[in-house]
Amino acid sequence: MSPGGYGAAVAPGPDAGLGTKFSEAIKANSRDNQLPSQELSEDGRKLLHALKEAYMDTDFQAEVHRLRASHSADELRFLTTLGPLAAKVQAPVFEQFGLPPGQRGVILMKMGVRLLSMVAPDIKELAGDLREMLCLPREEEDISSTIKKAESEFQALERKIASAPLDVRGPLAEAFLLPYKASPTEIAQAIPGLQKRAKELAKHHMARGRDEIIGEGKLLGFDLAHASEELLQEKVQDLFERYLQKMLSRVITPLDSFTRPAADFSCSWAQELVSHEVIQDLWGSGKHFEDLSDLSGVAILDHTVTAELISRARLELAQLELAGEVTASKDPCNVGACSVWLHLDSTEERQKVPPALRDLCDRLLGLPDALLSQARDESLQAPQLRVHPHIMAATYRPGAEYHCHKDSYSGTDNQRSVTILLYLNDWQPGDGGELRLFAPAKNPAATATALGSSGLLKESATAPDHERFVDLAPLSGRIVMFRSREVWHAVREPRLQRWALTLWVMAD
Ligand SMILES: O=C(O)CCC(=O)C(=O)O
Ligand SMILES: [Fe+2]
Repeated sequence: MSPGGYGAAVAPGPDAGLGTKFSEAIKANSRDNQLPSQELSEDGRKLLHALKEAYMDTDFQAEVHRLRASHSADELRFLTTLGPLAAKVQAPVFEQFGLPPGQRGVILMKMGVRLLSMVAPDIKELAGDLREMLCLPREEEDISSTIKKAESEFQALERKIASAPLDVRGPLAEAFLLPYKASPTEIAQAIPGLQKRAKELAKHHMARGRDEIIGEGKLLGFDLAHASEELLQEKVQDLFERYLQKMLSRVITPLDSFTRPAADFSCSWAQELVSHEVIQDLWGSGKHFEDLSDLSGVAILDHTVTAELISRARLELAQLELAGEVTASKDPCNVGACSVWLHLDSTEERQKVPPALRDLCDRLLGLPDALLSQARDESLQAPQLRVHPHIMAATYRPGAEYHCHKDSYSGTDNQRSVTILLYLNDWQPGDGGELRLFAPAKNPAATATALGSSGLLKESATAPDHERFVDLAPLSGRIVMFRSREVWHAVREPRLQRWALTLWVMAD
């Protein structure tokens, strides 16, 4: 132990009453510019060393780092939760050195340190070390600039919310229990409570019982059938948190900022493919499935590309897989599926996509414009499609499947409007991996608690009818298009590896 005995229990002793000494030194400095004494510097040094030792506690350090990581984007939240946590560790040290407890002690210490730094630069360094141990920048920002930063972040959020159309921000407001027409300020004020709201929603759903939560087309898959209550609560909460986050980013990310007009991707192959039947099946009165006449919004096209082009694309996909570029899905709803995103925005990005796949992607990217022009020719009301030129290549092996879901829940979580799939498999009966399309439930209120009918989206709640479905084989060259916000679907487990390309076409 060093001569000063820092860290030891020294009360009462030379270090007691630092609060009073700091106050007096601060007064003397502001009254007649008097600098603090060497003796006071020594006392301050001892205080900071004692705090350093206290902050080194491994549990405390772990907790501080956990807080920092979980509030990485929310400075204010981090600071307000850090305060009480640090206070616990500071309390015995403050008491030992005769500083007042809590926030008063912190302020006095900070003022004292600022004063002492004028005569002893090592004190400034020491204070910097301490701030680093609290995951704070070494130099303290003055409080008014922290407040200003928080205010301007709030105003930016408010502005973004205000520029979203009412039918986009209304559902977000309702998800936070505000009226549909709540003001952007009210919505912005509710956002910091996102985690709490997710917790409430999770509790509400948990109260309905496990059977309402776990199962085909429900919130969680069968793999969690035997999970503990705590784990289930955690998973459901996580699901709602992600869902609310998605809703928020949907509101604050204008569609135009990351998509391009469909016409930019026009291609003759697609124009030839999209017929009267296709457009009627997707958006009009066409019913593709005779025995499931209430399953609408689905169009199917077969033999759209040559087997040769598809086999080249499959080889390229196998190479991407070998190179480790095809990674596992993080979504608990499609366990085991793996995918790679093919980005086709810039010339640079396009060059990175292997040629056969690029050819297929360009064809798919031409479909939205073809759909729009056909709809125009038939004077059919169609959504204002926009293209985000990113295509997902996904593969399912035995053991992988995708539970019943919709690709967008009424457009509140993302802007997907039409899902376009192209299958790349030499499929034989018995190979599995079918795309299962469900008819809508006749009485939605009585059926599943899947996210779309969770109460978050009451105005457009639909549910799948698990008894009435059609299975589509993922045949080589088959294109399936469907309305992302309406069609409930699932991928059945395959017996052989199965590949598909997916383009999600966006609209507000
Ligand atoms: O690959 C399929 O058939 C459909 C996959 C799917 O539903 C999805 O990725 O959302
Ligand atoms: Fe899907």
